[in-house]
Amino acid sequence: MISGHYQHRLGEFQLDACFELPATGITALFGPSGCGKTTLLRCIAGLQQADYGQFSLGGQCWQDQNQCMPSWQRPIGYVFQEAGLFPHLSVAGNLRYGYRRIAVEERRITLEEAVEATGIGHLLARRPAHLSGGERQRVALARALLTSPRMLLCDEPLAALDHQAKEQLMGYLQQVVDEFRLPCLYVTHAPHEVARLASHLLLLQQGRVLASGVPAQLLTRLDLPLSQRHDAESLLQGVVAEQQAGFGLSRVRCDDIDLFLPQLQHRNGSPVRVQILARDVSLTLERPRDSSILNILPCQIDALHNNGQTYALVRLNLGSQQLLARITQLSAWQLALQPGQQVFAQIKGVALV
Ligand SMILES: Nc1ncnc2c1ncn2[C@@H]1O[C@H](COP(=O)(O)OP(=O)(O)OP(=O)(O)O)[C@@H](O)[C@H]1O
Repeated sequence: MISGHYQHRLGEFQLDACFELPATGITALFGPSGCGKTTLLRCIAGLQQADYGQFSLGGQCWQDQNQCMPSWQRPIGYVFQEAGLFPHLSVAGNLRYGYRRIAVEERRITLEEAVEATGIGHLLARRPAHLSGGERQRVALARALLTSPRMLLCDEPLAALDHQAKEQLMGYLQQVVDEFRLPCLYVTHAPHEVARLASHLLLLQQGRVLASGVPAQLLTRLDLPLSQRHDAESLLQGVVAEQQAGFGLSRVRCDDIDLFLPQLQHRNGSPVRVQILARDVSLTLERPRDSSILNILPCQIDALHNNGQTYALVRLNLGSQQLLARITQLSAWQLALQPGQQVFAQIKGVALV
């Protein structure tokens, strides 16, 4: 378990964040610009001296009223938006620079393991100026691993990268977290990164923790600002059940419901996470016939939220999972939608994350 509480005033801004997080997987720190994500990360790293601070990881106290471990002693690997590599050293030189500073008996991840896990073996002789942005971030990740950390802190590590490099780095980060069993706190603005990476979500607002929990549950909570966004989404857990190569489709089983997706590379039986935008879900009272939409799912209305403007949000029970639909208020009124009612969700777009 990771637990902490930080209070700190910066000008007009007051951080007062108290949290308990799992000490495994990736926890996304998510919230609007200026809500205190970076400040909280800096407090945890010991880079910001908080007015009040308490932090422990796996029962080991880093900071409380009586003690405060200096930042250089905290076993963390930090990956920032910019890689911050030494320009005059090769990639290998950059990696060795930090590695040598870790006492031999404290080294838990070898140079070879870090290079392998981040796929940078072919880049070792190059200078940072001769790397792409994504490659530089992979070197920064390897360098962070070589400090043999107990936890990774990532502050928008993908912000400066293009789409392809983002996808690639997310793959490496997930692999590193799994392989070395490193908990990771990951600051992001991007819902797609939350959907793709996070096993836990800490929502911040104006310096405070608004909610903490499993992403699939928080994303569909109608009382949280996530569901009010234009890109509100649901995440479903499924298993690849069948490849329909002739049609270029894969069938994914979510509880006892089938979803069809553009053909996946995954083997049958692989667990997958499926992302569905609320605005891509429409509702009907009868099962539509002769529709071109492939994914038409029977569900039950769990809750409705009407914000008094154009759209209504409808949370649907789909087996043990939940799906969000954003429809117009007029449609909700015309169909007389009520909690408990059986409806059919027509899903226009389904993406794998
Ligand atoms: N040195 C400072 N003096 C005064 N206010 C500061 C200082 N540093 C940060 N702040 C304020 O503290 C608040 C939190 O900043 P922080 O960078 O932690 O937010 P954030 O959620 O990471 O934002 P973003 O997503 O835009 O990076 C902001 O309102 C910011 O203006």
